[in-house]
Amino acid sequence: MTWRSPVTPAASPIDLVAAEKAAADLLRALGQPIGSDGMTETPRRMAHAYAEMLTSDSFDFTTFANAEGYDELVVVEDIPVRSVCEHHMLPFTGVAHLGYLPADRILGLSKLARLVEFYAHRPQTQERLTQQIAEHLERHLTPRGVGVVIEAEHTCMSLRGVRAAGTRTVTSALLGTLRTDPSSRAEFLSLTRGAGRGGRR
Ligand SMILES: Nc1nc2c(ncn2[C@@H]2O[C@H](COP(=O)(O)OP(=O)(O)OP(=O)(O)O)[C@@H](O)[C@H]2O)c(=O)[nH]1
Ligand SMILES: [Zn+2]
Repeated sequence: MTWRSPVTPAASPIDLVAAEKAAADLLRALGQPIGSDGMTETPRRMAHAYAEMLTSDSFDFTTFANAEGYDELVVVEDIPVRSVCEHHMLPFTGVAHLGYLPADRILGLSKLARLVEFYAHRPQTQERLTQQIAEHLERHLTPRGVGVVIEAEHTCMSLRGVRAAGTRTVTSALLGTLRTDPSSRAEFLSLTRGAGRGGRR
């Protein structure tokens, strides 16, 4: 049996005309030559670029009966993460590793990547993004356990400010059995450790 529960964003609509005007005002205030040849279209491009990074697409959270009673970990590694830090509105990028221990239902595999996209396309902190993905899986799939690890580089920290290029921030959220049972927890963390850096491959 297939269950499809629609996941839809709750954000307010984006006003591209107002965003383009605001981008032109910002560039002007920053002393940039927006009348120059190469920059006449820049406010429009900025508005569209941010609109794209801040728009989540709706999708169906499709689950199936766990007919075979599969009871081991399901892990998808190296899901791309593209988000925007809420403090500077600068991008942070990296990878997410998602896993769960099934109970009655299993999830369409692509939905793990869609979930990351969905929660990433809004102003975020890496900690909140990690928790929101884990809580969504727990609430809508009701598995025995959930694990989420995100490794990302924040351009607000690498391109400006402290300019610590190459630093990676690692966050994790473990729920249910993956939090409470030491061997499940260790298995999930060892499966995801080194992914994304080619460390294990
Ligand atoms: N916890 C957390 N902090 C973040 C994240 N993204 C950015 N930050 C931090 O948010 C903080 C904002 O600090 P502020 O002192 O208010 O801003 P700032 O003067 O621009 O700070 P600097 O980046 O140190 O120059 C910085 O330390 C950022 O590194 C995130 O996802 N999680
Ligand atoms: Zn930032």
